[in-house]
Formats: sequence, structure tokens, C-alpha cells
Amino acid sequence: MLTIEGIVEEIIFRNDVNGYTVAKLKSSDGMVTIVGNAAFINLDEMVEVEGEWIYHDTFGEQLKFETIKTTVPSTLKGIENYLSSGLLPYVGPKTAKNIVAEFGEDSLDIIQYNPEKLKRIPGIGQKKLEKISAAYEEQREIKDIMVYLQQFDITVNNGIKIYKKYGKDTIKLINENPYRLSEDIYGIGFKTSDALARNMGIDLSSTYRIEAGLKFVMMRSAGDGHCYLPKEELINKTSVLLEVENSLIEESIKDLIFKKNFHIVNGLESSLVYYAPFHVAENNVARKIVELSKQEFKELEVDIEKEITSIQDEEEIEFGEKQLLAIRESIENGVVIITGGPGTGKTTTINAIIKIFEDLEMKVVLTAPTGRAAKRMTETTGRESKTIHRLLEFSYLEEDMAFNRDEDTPIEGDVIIIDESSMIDILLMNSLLKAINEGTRVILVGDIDQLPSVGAGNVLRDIINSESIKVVMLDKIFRQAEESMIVVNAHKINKGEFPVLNGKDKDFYFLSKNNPITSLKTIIELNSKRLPSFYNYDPLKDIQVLTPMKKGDVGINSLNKELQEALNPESSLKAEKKFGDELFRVGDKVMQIKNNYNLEWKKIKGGLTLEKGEGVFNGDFGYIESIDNEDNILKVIFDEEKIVEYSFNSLDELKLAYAITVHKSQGSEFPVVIMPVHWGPPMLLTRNLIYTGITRARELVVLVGEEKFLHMMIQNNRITKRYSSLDKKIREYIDVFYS
Ligand SMILES: Nc1ncnc2c1ncn2[C@@H]1O[C@H](COP(=O)(O)OP(=O)(O)OP(=O)(O)O)[C@@H](O)[C@H]1O
Repeated sequence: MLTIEGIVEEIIFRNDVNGYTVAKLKSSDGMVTIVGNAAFINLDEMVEVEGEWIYHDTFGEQLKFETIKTTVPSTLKGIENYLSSGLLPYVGPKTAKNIVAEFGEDSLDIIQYNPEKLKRIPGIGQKKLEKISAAYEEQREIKDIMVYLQQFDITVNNGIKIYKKYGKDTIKLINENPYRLSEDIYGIGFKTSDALARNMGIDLSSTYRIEAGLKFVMMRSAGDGHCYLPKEELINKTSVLLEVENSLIEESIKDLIFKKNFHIVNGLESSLVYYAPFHVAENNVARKIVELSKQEFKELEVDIEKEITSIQDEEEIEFGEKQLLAIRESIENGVVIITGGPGTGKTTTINAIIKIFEDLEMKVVLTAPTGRAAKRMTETTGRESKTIHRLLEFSYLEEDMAFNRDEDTPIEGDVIIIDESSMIDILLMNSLLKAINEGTRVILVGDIDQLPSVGAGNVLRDIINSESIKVVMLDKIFRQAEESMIVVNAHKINKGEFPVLNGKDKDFYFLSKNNPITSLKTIIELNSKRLPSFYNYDPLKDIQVLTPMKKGDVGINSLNKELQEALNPESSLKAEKKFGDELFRVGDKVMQIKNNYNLEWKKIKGGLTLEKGEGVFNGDFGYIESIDNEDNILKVIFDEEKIVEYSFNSLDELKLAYAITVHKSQGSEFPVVIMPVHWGPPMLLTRNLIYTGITRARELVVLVGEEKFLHMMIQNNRITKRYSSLDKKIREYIDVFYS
């Protein structure tokens, strides 16, 4: 290894995501080309690199560096370049120039020790200067940490995530236990932290390593929807990962059980190992749902028949038998589940239930697991519905989210109606039920044939399968065939039958295309020209392309790229920002892809802030309102009114959303859905998936592709097995306490 010091003369290439950089250094030995991964590099900055010479056929001799350290720039030009490089919010080339003109060589000291003085710079007020000085401090810490992480081949993106989690304690915490990275940092797998640990000299069969491997296998299984794993399966999976003796793994399982990280339930055939939080959540949900369902209420002073008749008269409908049952059960029981496919009258039934309770002056609380589902519930009921997170009053401290509503400060309401409840996972259900006390009725509404929750568990299905809680299955279709083939076909697909395609003047079309590339072209044309001009749909707001796949010609990446070009093409009037493989442009339709509880939004009208709040959630759609390459800020407008500012280094939270996966579309509805149907892995191409995809459409479905794959999906009724035991626990709880 050799060390060279010099000034960065030119940055020839740079990938912002992994930090791969090719640059020219002016050193005391002349000009040197350096290549390698650098977290930060700026023109005119003084750097020290450590590495080896390599020879490149085209570019000749280069220094491939392992580490790169930047020293604080000292020349005026260096300081200006450093400040304008996009590291600090609100500081772009113009502001950087102004700062250096004002403070000269002291510029960086001013930002660090005396930021108040920045107010002298045009455009910088108190708020901005606070943000600038906090970001500057962060950059200084990040730099040291990045230098440390680089020796372990950790990418810049992951390095930033690590820093965001551990802050200035990063190095200390990693040294203590490198495996915490795979537990704590989304995107860092066990393999990376294992490589790091081994680099630090950890023994292959150390208990430290085995325990980390076991936890990782359990977390990965939870990501696949499991609440537990049979012990044999856990051992096998861990042994494949770690390549150590099974007996050592068994020992570590015992230790983890002793330390209460894991919990074991010994059965006759096999033993089941739980990650403790899932075990606790299943137990609590089972107990609470049984307790709430066994509540005895004073008879309500209501003439139900009269209420029903009056609602029927008002709505000019006659309730079906099951709808009537759902209404009566909801009034009499502590917990009721109302399920049914599209058009089976769920909303109509809920509205009747709400009316009856409200006539009794009882408080009805409405909620749903996602922002879009809550918004739709607000529209269909004409009353406010909140996301479960908001209802539970989440708060966010550092990286940890907590709910302020719990058993001590429960949700105030006589009746809680939860829509789209098939999307609730076991942990969220636990938090929700904790905050519901006796005296409150719970009505869970949903469609169990949708894709299951993203998180672990099979909550709604398990509660139904326990056969211990009142369930009403609405099975009569009210949205009729003359009106909607979407509904008819959804029900056909659900029963394993082939849908009716291309009826005249209908709303369900299949366009045969025999290869993905032709389908891609057709989808672009449908979205950008044919559907907008023929039916007057807004190509961005009304039409949503859904796809099963991420990769391939009709995967989201390819579709988004082509749709962006067709619907929001390049223009000198629209600013752009490239982030990794994604190119963002003003006007783009985007989606937030992770829950961010402390991201601030503002409702602004005529320059005035009308309302402020925090939290943008996984699955929220928005449009890019502006990209400011001077301030390094990208603004997105959500729900047509909430403005959110993203600093350029948090753009990994956004994705183009002209096309989204069917999984991400759960809980949302769109006027028009276009969906490609081509070959893909059978794990993905399931009946559940096509059913979920088409039921997202209110007015029109257009499938594009090969019929044989539509057949394949409809026949593929494999509901991926999820290991969960809520149904059993509900039955056991009743056996022990109520029989
Ligand atoms: N008993 C009924 N008699 C006649 N029409 C009904 C009845 N119940 C519901 N409908 C009508 O059927 C349509 C679908 O009902 P609703 O919206 O309640 O169903 P849903 O299960 O919520 O399904 P989706 O959300 O897919 O519309 C609506 O137009 C509604 O007015």
C-alpha cells in the first residue's frame, strides 16, 4: 500500500449511489488518476489516498485506492467548491460564492462555530441557518465514519444509513458488535456484517456469530410473513447460512431462549421457535380479541327493524340477508368480522351500521391500515377515517417509533370500524388492540382473498379460521354484471374460473400480445394516448399501471422509464436530478417507499402555511413540484396539497410511480388499471395477485399480454404457507378461560 496526497483537479466519473469515483489528483509527483469508492470527493479539495497501482488497458496506470481521507479545504476556491458540492441544504453554487465572498478563509469556521453570522447572506434566515449548521456538523462526523467503513467495502449509501442510525457512536458500536448492522440497518444483510466481523477476526463458530445468524434467519422469515419457524427448519436454514455444526446451532437456540430473544413451544411433532416479539404479539392479540368478543353489553335502546327500514327507504335499496345479519351481529357483539369481495355491499353495510350507532349518540371511530385506504373510507362514509398509525398517535423518537395510545390511554370510542383489515400484520394488530379497552365494539372489514399483509402473520384469516369469532361473509354481488365486468370477473377468478374478456362496451379488456416488448409499447400507448383521448382519462391521475414484476421488459423499472419518457418528457423547463439509477424530473409521479414518521409536510396557500404535520408513508403518491439544484431540495406535493421537502441525500425514499407493483397497490383504488400478463416466477404469478390487481380498478381494467399466463395465474392457487398460530391460540384461550 502506498499513500499519496494531492488536490482533486477533475472528477472524471462518479456514481452517487455506491460512490465509485474516477478522479485526477495533482500531487507533488504530478498528475495521478485515482479510482475507487469515495463517500465524498470535491474539486479542489486536498485528499490523502491509500492504495495500489493498477494498469488499465485504455487508461493506463491508475491508483486504485482503498481509503480516501479529505482534509479541510484551505484555498478560497477549494472552500467554495466544497460548499457548493451539494452536501448542505440551501447551499448551492450561488450561495457558496456569497458565503466565501463574505467570510473568506473563515467560511467553514463561521458555519461551524458562528452560524448566526450566516444571516448576512441573502436568502439565509434563522431556520435555514439552523439546518445548514446541523447538516455541516453531520457531514464532518460522516466523513470520519466513512473513512472507517470504507475499509470494509461498505457502500456510501449503506454508510449513510449506518450513520443515520448510530450517529457519532457508529465506530464504537460496530467495534462492539458488527452483527448489529444486519439487525438494525435495512439493506445490510447478514453477509455484509459477517464479512465485516470476520475481517475483524471473529471465529466462524463463535456463539456471537451463530446467534446473529439465527436472529437473521428469523427476521428474514418474518419478512416472508412467518411468525415462527419449526425448529428443524430454523436449524437447517441457519446451517446453510453459517456452515457450522448443527449441534452448535442447537446450543445457541437454547441460549437465545434463555435470554428471552426467542421463545419455544414444544409440540408433539415438532417444536416451534418464535422471535419473542411475535410470540408476545400473537398471545396478546389472541387474548384481547377473545376478551373483546366475550363482552356483554347492555341492550341498546334501538328498534333495529325500524332503523333498517328507514335506511332502506332512504337509500332505495333492500338489504340482502347477509347484510342484515352483519348489521345485527355488529350491534350485538363485541367483535365482528365482515368480509366479502368487490361489490358485495361492504361499504353500504358499514354506512348502515355507522348510522344506527350514531343515532344512538355513540361515538364511531373509523380507521384503515394505509393512508389511501383511510382516504377512501373517508370518501365512502362521509366521515373522517384515520390511518391506524394516526389513530394510535404515533410519535417518533430518534429512529424508534412509539404509539401514545395504549391500554392506559385507550382510543376513545364506542365502536371502531377497521377497513382493509386483511393488510394488518400481527405487530400492528397487537398495538391496535392494546389501545382498545372493554366497552368498545370492534368491527373488522376486509377481503380475505387479497394478498396477505406485507408484515408477518395471517391475522384476518387466522381470526376467521379460529371459528371462535363472529364472521359474516357477504357473498351476494350487488354491483351487477350489466354495470361491471370487473366485479363479475374478480369473483370468477376467485373461484378459479376464466374471466369474460372484451365484452362490447364493457370495462374488462384483454389485449393479446405475444411478447413483453410489444406489450410494453402497447401499455405506453394506452396510458399516454388511447385511454386519455378515447375516454378522457387523465394519464397521470386516473390511470395506474400495475405489474407483478420488478425486473424485465414489463417490470417496474422498464415501465417507469418508458412511461416517464412518454408522459413527462425531458424539457429545458423541467429541472432534473439523477439519483442512482432513477432520474427524477419536475412533474413526475412518485411514491414514498418507506414509512417516514418525522418527515414534515405543509399545506401552503398563497404563500401562507395553513397547516403543518409530520409523517409520509409507504405507498403515498405524489408529484414532483420542483427540483432546486441550487438548494439541493426536491419538493413533492402529496394529496394535491401537502408539500414535502426532500434533501437530495434522502431521495432513496422516493421512486417513480407511473408503474408500481401489485403488492404496493394493496389498499388503493384507481379509475383505470393496466397490467401486463407475461411469464414470471410461479411464486409471484398467483391467483391472489391477479385478483388483487384487477380489484384495484373502479372503472376499467386492461390486461396486456398472453392468455396462457392469465390461465396459469388463475390456476395457481398456491397461497404461500405462512407459519402463524393465532387461530390455535384463540381457541386455546377460549378453552382455558371460557369453557
Ligand atoms: N342491498 C343492496 N341492494 C342494492 N344495491 C346494493 C345493495 N348493497 C349495496 N348495493 C350497491 O352495490 C354497489 C356495491 O356496494 P358497496 O360499495 O357497498 O360494496 P363493497 O363491498 O364496498 O365493494 P366495492 O368497494 O368493491 O364497491 C353499490 O353501488 C351499492 O349501492
